[in-house]
Amino acid sequence: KQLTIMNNPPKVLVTNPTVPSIGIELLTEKGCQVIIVENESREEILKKVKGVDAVFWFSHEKFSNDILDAAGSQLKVIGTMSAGYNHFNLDELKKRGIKLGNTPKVLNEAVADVAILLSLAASRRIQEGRLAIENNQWKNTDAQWLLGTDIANSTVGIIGLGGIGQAIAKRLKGFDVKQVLYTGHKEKPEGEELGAKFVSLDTLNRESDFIIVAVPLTNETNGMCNEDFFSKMKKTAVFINVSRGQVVDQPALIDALKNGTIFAAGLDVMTPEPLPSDHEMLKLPNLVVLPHIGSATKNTRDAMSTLTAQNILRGLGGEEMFTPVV
Ligand SMILES: O=C(O)[C@H](O)CO
Repeated sequence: KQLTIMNNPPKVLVTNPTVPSIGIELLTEKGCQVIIVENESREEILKKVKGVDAVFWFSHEKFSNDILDAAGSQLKVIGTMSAGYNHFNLDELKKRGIKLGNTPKVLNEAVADVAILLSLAASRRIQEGRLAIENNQWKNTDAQWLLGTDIANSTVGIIGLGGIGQAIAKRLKGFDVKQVLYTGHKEKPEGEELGAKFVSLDTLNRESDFIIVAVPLTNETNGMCNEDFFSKMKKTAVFINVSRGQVVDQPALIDALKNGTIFAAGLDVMTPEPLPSDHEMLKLPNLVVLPHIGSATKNTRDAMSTLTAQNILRGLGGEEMFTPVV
């Protein structure tokens, strides 16, 4: 259905000045008037959103109703430069007839790389080793010092075999793992192609040497990795999260790491983000933390910016977005 554009040229608000220029240039080339939020403040967004036809969103902040109200009823298109869309209220967007597009697929490889990076870093005790150097505790005459666990011949369990989960499974082939397990709503043909075995969460939990979480944040996955979850893992197992911090009951993970319920963990996502520099998680020797850099490569962020702009242009033109959410 053709959308009625109120403004000519259509106005697009870009909520962050650091968005790669390739997407912004595409919008301008195609005749949009781009308005950029310079300091990312809520006040500036609320002020500048008034009267725009589309919003290009790059922020982990909630996209709340006050932004929709401030924009006005002509706002019909939103592109979020992220694969995750848990910061949107989809029912509200549907009610107001607003289309939302996200950027899945283009970041699968980059995020999968970080999942592997964290798996190796946590199992090989990178954080503990680094701290030992800094504290003059390098025990190079101790043959038992800093012994890690092997990824070769291990069982790796992937929770969520979507695009990112599949890219992780593909990479694992290069590490000579014994077996890849996965769980999710249903068995997937891609699982068979990748040689991954569909199992229940409980089986995955008990049998895996590495557990990698790659699910979107939903009501169902919120707090899924809790005390019960960690208690079922092997004591020697490694836990990795590249999805959203809220999927993990973080105090339960901290306890599991402190008590030796599990061997180690690696997180690209956590609560809150940014993590305060004095947070207790940064003091745990068996935890590797990254500042949510899963999709942070030059090529990936350029691709995300381009896809967001393309979705917005298609939305403004009344066409189906390349990667629509609603
Ligand atoms: O959802 C995503 O795209 C990543 O977490 C980066 O925001």
